[in-house]
Amino acid sequence: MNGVVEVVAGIVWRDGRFLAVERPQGKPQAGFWEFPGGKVERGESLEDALVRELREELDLTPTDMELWQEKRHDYEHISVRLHFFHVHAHSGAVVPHEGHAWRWFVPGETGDVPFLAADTEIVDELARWANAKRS
Ligand SMILES: Nc1nc2c([nH]c(=O)n2[C@@H]2O[C@H](COP(=O)(O)OP(=O)(O)OP(=O)(O)O)[C@@H](O)[C@H]2O)c(=O)[nH]1
Repeated sequence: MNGVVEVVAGIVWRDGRFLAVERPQGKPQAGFWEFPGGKVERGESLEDALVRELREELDLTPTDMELWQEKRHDYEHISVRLHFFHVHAHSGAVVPHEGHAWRWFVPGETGDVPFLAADTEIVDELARWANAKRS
């Protein structure tokens, strides 16, 4: 194991829904859903990494982003420190350059879609937060 890998993940919002993507075949944990993002490159800021990853993956450019939560997670094959951002605004429409399936989810209505282990808590938190806002 080579230490902890820094990863950015964007919770992209549109009309009260958030975007999630399915990890494509050929990647570790293929078939699990996650927030778009990826590994931070050497010398890169978190914001720059997020903008680069969202452009590469989906052709989206975040224009208003806010760091929300950071958490460490140890998988069998990798340890990651995840930096979750809320992306309140973006330009572009989704074009999945890397073969991702993608969906906009209403918080609390993700059904039995399997999210990565580190993300399930986040998905639950978004549901609680949306519930609290409604009541
Ligand atoms: N992109 C992303 N990765 C996540 C999330 N949650 C989570 O645990 N991860 C983990 O963080 C790591 C990110 O790696 P990645 O494979 O997406 O990154 P990448 O595209 O830059 O990598 P690569 O070029 O080596 O394939 C994976 O081990 C993944 O399991 C998430 O919400 N989004």
